[in-house]
Amino acid sequence: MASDTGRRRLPTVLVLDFWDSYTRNVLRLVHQIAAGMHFDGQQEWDCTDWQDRVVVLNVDSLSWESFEHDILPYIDCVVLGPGPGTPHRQADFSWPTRLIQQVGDRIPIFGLCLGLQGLATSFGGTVVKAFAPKHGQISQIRHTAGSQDSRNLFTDVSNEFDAVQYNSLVVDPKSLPAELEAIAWTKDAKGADEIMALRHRERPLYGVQFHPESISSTSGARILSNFFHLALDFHDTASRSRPPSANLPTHILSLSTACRPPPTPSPSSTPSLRYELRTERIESDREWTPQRVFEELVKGRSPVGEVWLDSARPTGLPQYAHLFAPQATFAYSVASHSLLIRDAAASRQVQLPADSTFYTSISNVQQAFRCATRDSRPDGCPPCPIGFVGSIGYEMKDVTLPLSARPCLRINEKDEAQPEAVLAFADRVLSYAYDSGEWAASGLVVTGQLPEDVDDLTSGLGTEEKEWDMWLSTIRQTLASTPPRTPSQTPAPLPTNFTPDQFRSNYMESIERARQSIIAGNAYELCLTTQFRSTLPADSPLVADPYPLYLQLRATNPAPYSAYFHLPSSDLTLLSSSPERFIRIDRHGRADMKPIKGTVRRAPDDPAEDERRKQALEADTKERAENLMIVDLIRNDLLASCTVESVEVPKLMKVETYQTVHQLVTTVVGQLGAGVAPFEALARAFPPGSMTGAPKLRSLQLLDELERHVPRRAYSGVFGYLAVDGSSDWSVVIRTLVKRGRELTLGAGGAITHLSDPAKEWEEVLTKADAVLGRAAS
Ligand SMILES: C=C(O[C@@H]1C=C(C(=O)O)C=C[C@H]1O)C(=O)O
Ligand SMILES: NC(=O)CC[C@H](N)C(=O)O
Repeated sequence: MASDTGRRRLPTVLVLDFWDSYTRNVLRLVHQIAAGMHFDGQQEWDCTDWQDRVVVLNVDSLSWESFEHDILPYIDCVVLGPGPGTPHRQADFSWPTRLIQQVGDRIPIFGLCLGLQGLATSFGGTVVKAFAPKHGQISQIRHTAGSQDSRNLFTDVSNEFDAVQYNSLVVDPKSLPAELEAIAWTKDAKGADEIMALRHRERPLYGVQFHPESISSTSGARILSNFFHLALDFHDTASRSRPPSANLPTHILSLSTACRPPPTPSPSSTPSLRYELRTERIESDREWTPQRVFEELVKGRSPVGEVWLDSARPTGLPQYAHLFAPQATFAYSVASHSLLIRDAAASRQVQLPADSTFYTSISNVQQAFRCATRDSRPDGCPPCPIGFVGSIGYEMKDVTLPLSARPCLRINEKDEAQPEAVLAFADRVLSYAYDSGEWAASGLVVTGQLPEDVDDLTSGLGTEEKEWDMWLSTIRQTLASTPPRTPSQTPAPLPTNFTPDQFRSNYMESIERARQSIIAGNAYELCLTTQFRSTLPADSPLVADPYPLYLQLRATNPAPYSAYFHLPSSDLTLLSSSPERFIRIDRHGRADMKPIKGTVRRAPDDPAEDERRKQALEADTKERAENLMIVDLIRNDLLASCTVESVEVPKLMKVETYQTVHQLVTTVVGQLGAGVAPFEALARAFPPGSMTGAPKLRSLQLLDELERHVPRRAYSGVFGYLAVDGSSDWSVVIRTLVKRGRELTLGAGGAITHLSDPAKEWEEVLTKADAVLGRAAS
């Protein structure tokens, strides 16, 4: 089976995903193998077309019969992925028991975590609760390879190596069937051995209890490479003249849940240019602050609304303030699958076609704009949110992960008056660069004739030449003048009478239930949340104009994603002081995500104590485990949209300091694959993993119960922009007041693991709520 180079051709591999949030990370190991990274840069495989030799499929996308007939003939081996639950439960492990029992003598299988447990149960072994769950923890693994002459799963892996575990359950050693042999172990907390790897004594079946694909595991690529060798050794022995297998056929590759190159390049037609993106520098006296300009030129100017994407912390991210009065709003309701589009003059309801989603529809509009727009802005000009800006609520998970929706809610009970996503369209934006103090005006100017059959969703968008000129001259005049003497508007104190949906004792009970779910193996981490609510007095001027509340918030809790999003026509206001980036994608498809996990309150009056808390956070095992679980999940999410080789973690768990809290932050980057639109990438990663826990789908289902079916709405979703030029920047909606009518809500929560101390978790919720409400440490 060696190729001309003398190296073996990489086997064809099926990676089966059990709705886990780590499965696609196996592709990173294959990439490391392909790049020779695991062996001092020496290439030991012929990895030509390796991307056409590996496919990731979800277990529920296949039946046993379709697997046996349509897939099995083409593959050399199977990686059985990790997953929530237990292989004793058919709903969790599904048909792969048959795979192991019926064809395990013909096809090499490598089980990861749940996959290893499934190997054991398929031969009559028992999976039980571990002495203590280990999630996101690094364990020292010992193995037996040294005592064996022939190739083994651990050949060339040092005997004690570090690997990450995400399991609550283990194979009971007493139940280990005679066919299976334990080949690696770690110690549990009381010093007893736990089985960390197994192999079948005769068949080509192997498994590991740890996660070789985790960013913090060592030797992962080496172990997978060893399995590939073992798989080919098996086939070589079974059939000496077996030729190298062909690449996987397109009909299998096209089912992959990982990002793949598009099958055929899309035809390049020359679109007719109907719009122009323009940016003009505006000379100005430096006394014009974003607040002043907002109040003078944006606030109260349009019945549709007013938006201020603020960077209330100039040294943070992003470093621009953007101000605009939206031209129109797009409110999407899951129940009616329609968009309510409003502009200053009218509103209309657009039913979306059954074969499209909110995400594909908005994405298509963005792509259509991009094709029809001449970008005449100078090179290197800052990103500007000309396009869609708004809030995609947490319940939009029902669209991206339909299995997370409660069936009864899908049809009847959704509140149509509260759309799940609300986007404003910005056709003209004023931007302020904090570092240079410069102002710029940008616009989407209509330069060509719109065709008669103009798409319903784009009609009326963009600025006519005349309007653009008038707007520019108003801005120029205003910014050339001295700002008014009258003081800017003043902050109003935030209400103090917020009531939590769950009080301390109920919340602590929910935490305990979350811990029990984790201990039972159903999740690794759950981001449990609750909401605090306050009702403004009917006669309060803040009901119609909550702007003074925002001024207070930006003063007490400035944050990189601070924003004021006020859409009176849609009865929605977001007052955000979010520190967390969900995803930013530039015009060239470079994406970065910055999940936060790990939060401690600062000690504002005691610098030494403040520093101590910062260092304690960086070193805290529990917080690092929480962060790691989300980092691995985010890598997996990005691999749905990005090329395998591009997904990297340039910064792992660095402390960032905000006004009231220290946070542990990681950066994960990637490059969108050809043909993946930015909004599609957002959808594939939605909802943000830092607000769900892992594995994502199972967490969503469990959290719905734990949070008593109370919708999170805007909280836990994302807020940001999708510009017509394809650039976008979205924050996670946390530390954000959401106003509808007279009601203000504030969500807060935190990641629960089996190590959680309920009292401390409740304190963390209060820390986060207090960060917004400006309350001193309690
Ligand atoms: C749930 C919240 O925050 C999330 C949870 C964090 C944590 O567990 O440390 C940190 C940031 C967010 O991802 C919140 O602020 O309400
Ligand atoms: N990561 C996994 O596959 C976990 C397997 C199983 N759900 C456990 O908790 O042990």
